[in-house]
Amino acid sequence: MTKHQLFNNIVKKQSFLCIGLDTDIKKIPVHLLKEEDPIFSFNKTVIDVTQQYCVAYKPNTAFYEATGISGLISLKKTVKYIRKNYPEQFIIADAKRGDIGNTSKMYARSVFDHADTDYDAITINPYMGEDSIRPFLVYPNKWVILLVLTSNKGSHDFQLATCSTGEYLFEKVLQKSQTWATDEQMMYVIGATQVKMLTNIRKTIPNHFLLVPGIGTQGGNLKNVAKYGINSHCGLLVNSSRQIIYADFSKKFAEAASQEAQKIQSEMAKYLARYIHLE
Ligand SMILES: O=C(O)c1cc(=O)[nH]c(=O)n1[C@@H]1O[C@H](COP(=O)(O)O)[C@@H](O)[C@H]1O
Repeated sequence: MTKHQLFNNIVKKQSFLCIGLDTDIKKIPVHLLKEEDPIFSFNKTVIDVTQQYCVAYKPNTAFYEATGISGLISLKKTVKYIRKNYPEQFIIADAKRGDIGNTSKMYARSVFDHADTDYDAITINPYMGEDSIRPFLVYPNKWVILLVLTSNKGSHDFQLATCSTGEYLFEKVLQKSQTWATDEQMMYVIGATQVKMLTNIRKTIPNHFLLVPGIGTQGGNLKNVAKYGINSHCGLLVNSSRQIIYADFSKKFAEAASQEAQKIQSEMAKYLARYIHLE
């Protein structure tokens, strides 16, 4: 998917919501455990009732790898289901990869070379440098999303460490990585909890899309993310996982997930109207 297509979907749906499919077998409603593939059944239901409110889904591969081969099968079915039924959705493999070039080539094949799991993007940890990213960039219309300033406390350990030049380490990563690909192929993860940094970040990368996780359960605030992060083509995909998919643990989970997604979408529509002036 191109940047232009993504923006068109945002305008059409009046939403820049990405729903995180962090599906944990221990958290899904018990009545689903009788199903042949409970994880897929849960995802399918959540997708069907939320797809009109979002433009992207982000399955976090850890949740599927955690249950072994059966989890990988559920993941494959989930991605295939989205692609077949809701082809306009942007699908992110939240796999947080990155290794020496020769190994990254294999990681890139694992996400971008299979018709069954037709992802649009992958999250990558950039701290191993350029050769760990390059193999992902040879796929046309596929995106890399670099983890630059994450939402967790540990971001202070290295990303917010000050270099001898006076900049934060994450700022160096932002500067350097822009020479590897354009804003048509690269996005950055900036945690919603790092909103104070957004104004400066936008000075360095005014045009890039940002994937912003951390609203809801982690305490980030959508209003401020929108205020400081939106650019002329939106430039934001704001993720919410637990707040939506575990809005309720009973048989009414689908209704609750749908309501939660709708609530976020209507707030997003307000910000799109406030900050983007379409002709
Ligand atoms: O790359 C990510 O998506 C990510 C980066 C980051 O800095 N913080 C972060 O929470 N995430 C992911 O975003 C999702 C957040 O989930 P919730 O806190 O439940 O909305 C999880 O899948 C995290 O792994």
